[in-house]
Amino acid sequence: MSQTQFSSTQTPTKFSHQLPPGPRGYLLLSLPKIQQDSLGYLSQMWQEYGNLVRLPVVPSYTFYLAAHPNYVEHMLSTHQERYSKPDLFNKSMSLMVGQSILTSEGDFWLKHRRLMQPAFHQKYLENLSSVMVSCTESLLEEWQQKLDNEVIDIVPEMMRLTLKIVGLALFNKDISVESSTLGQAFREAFNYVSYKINNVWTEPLWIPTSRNLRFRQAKQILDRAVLDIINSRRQNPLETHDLLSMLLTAQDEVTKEGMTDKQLQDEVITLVAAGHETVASALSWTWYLLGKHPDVAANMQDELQTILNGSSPTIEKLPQLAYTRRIFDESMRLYPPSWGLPRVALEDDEIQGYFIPKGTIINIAQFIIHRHPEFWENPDQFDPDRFLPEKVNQRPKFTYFPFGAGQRICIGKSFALMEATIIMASIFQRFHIELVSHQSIEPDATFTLRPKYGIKVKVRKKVK
Ligand code: HEM
Repeated sequence: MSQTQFSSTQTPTKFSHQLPPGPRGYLLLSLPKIQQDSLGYLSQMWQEYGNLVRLPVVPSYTFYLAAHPNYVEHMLSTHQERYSKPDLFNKSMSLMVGQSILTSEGDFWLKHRRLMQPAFHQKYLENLSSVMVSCTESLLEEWQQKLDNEVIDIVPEMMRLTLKIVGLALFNKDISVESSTLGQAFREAFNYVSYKINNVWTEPLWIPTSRNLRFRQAKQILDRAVLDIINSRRQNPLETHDLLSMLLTAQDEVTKEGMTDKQLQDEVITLVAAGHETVASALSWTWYLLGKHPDVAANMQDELQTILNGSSPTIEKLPQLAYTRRIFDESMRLYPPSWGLPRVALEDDEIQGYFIPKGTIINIAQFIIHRHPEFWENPDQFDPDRFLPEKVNQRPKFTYFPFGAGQRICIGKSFALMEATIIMASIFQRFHIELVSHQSIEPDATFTLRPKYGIKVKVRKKVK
């Protein structure tokens, strides 16, 4: 699958009109089968046709698969103004989160990105590290009381933990407890949006199916509860350093305008949605990989012993947990939570001699690029040392992009990396996480790349 010369900086004056290769005929009738195993299908297409594949669904709807770092650079960085997120993504997602930084484009997006960026600055995030440590420690207390030596599914445990952290970090409320109606509403709404994104044809929301009714009720609860939090915070500003307090006072540098309550509501819901399932999926895969690779787990244990020696991770110590961090990086290479980034071409374009007509939907296939044999030796092998600085410097920049790239790069990247390192270090110092043998582990490409049947582990307290 060799690549011909590619220049991403040239602006094409005349398009070649040569379409990329791909299967003959339309995919319409095969869609249900493809949706059952989209990763398998896309990987097969890439193997058969190469790094850019044309997949016509119906005459007016064509889909491209892009699986090379040069395409990432072109679409997400050097020519990002020619691409946006497609309607299918923005509309489905906005059913839950409204018009927000995640689902908007153009001036609205830029204004909100500028308003929100300071809240994610390292110096403010550092205040949140103690929340992350104490949430993880209270989970471990629970494990010790109720689950020591028990077999559990680690995926919902990680979801619960990251939901708790994001709720406390954002607005100082624990929404992870079973009794939290807000937490339940989030889960309901989230499942609905995943269903919408993963199915091209679904019943419109106005039809009163039980799925639609459940979603509408959940959305009402979400909106009401988040608005109540905003109102009460406006009336009694707290001396807290949570993200909401930053967003409430954020002002545009030029116009001095802030966000309306409705906009704040949408952004808060967005941050909970974007900020917990991603981290939880990545951590779940990390426990799986550590369970499969005792040698790596032993190295991690040594690092934690040397740097932390049983104490809780602190913000000052995090940079020294370099091996732990490399494990997380490598885990997101093999199992990237955002497995394929969706884009639509806003104008006719050309990449590597291939024509991309305006309106084409493109899946930038992170999960294929992260294992592309041109850039990764033994790509399926788990090896955290691929992320030693000298090795990272040898690879082209866009071979690894778990947080996206360009102007839409994840705003929560530093939050997520800090959170993951703290959780990994805190859990691993106190508990053995042993994989249960003979279980079927399969990635499921829904909203994030989740383990389809969960990951069963036995949690066992470490003896000091
Ligand atoms: C391991 C964890 C995470 C991963 C892998 C991840 C991945 C991503 C990716 C790939 C994008 C870009 C999507 C695109 O360009 O189509 C993105 C955007 C975004 N992420 Fe994350 N994310 C993570 C954690 C978080 C956290 C913790 C938060 C917030 C607390 C967050 C909030 C957002 C938001 C608001 C956007 C939209 C940014 C914009 O369009 O300007 N993410 N994320």
